[in-house]
Amino acid sequence: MSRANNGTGRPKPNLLITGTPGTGKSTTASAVAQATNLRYICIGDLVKEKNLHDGWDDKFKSYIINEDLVCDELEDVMVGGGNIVDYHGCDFFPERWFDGVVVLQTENSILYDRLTRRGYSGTKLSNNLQCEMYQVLHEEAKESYQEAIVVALQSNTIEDINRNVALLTEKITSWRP
Ligand SMILES: Nc1ncnc2c1ncn2[C@@H]1O[C@H](COP(=O)(O)OP(=O)(O)O)[C@@H](O)[C@H]1O
Repeated sequence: MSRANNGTGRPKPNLLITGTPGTGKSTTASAVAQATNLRYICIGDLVKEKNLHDGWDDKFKSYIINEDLVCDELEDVMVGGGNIVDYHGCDFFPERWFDGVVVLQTENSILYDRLTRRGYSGTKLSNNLQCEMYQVLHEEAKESYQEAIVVALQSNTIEDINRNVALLTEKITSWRP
């Protein structure tokens, strides 16, 4: 995590963990939040709990997120700092919110197994595998944030998770405003 984007006066950093569904965002983000005492925010859960959506998309079997409602809902808490945000998208958040952006990446055969275990099939499965194959989230992150604060981490194995959690925990605990 770089300080390039700092100067906001936040006492604690905000971190975004993004990546294709199944790459390990919630596993990693919740472990880092627990280790650092930061607040874990799963955008998918928040959208459901607070109805921050424009209905259900039957084709993709997911809620149609209302990005403006999500940003309004989170503005105050993000300005206060100390948040780890988990979402499979990153271009609609205000750039000023984040001090670090992590893109988790998983080999396609491993991701295929994880997503089929989760019950994904058909268009939803193939769209997500393509998303990972073409590194859509990494490109989106690099276009939306200063490259200095964007890091891509492999998330294929349990060892990867342990290493990623340790790395991010160290970055957060050594971060100074
Ligand atoms: N690096 C990894 N190694 C092994 N299993 C993983 C890894 N990352 C995630 N998983 C497993 O894959 C599934 C999806 O992980 P999850 O954290 O829910 O992903 P996401 O939040 O990105 O959709 C879970 O069962 C999780 O335990």
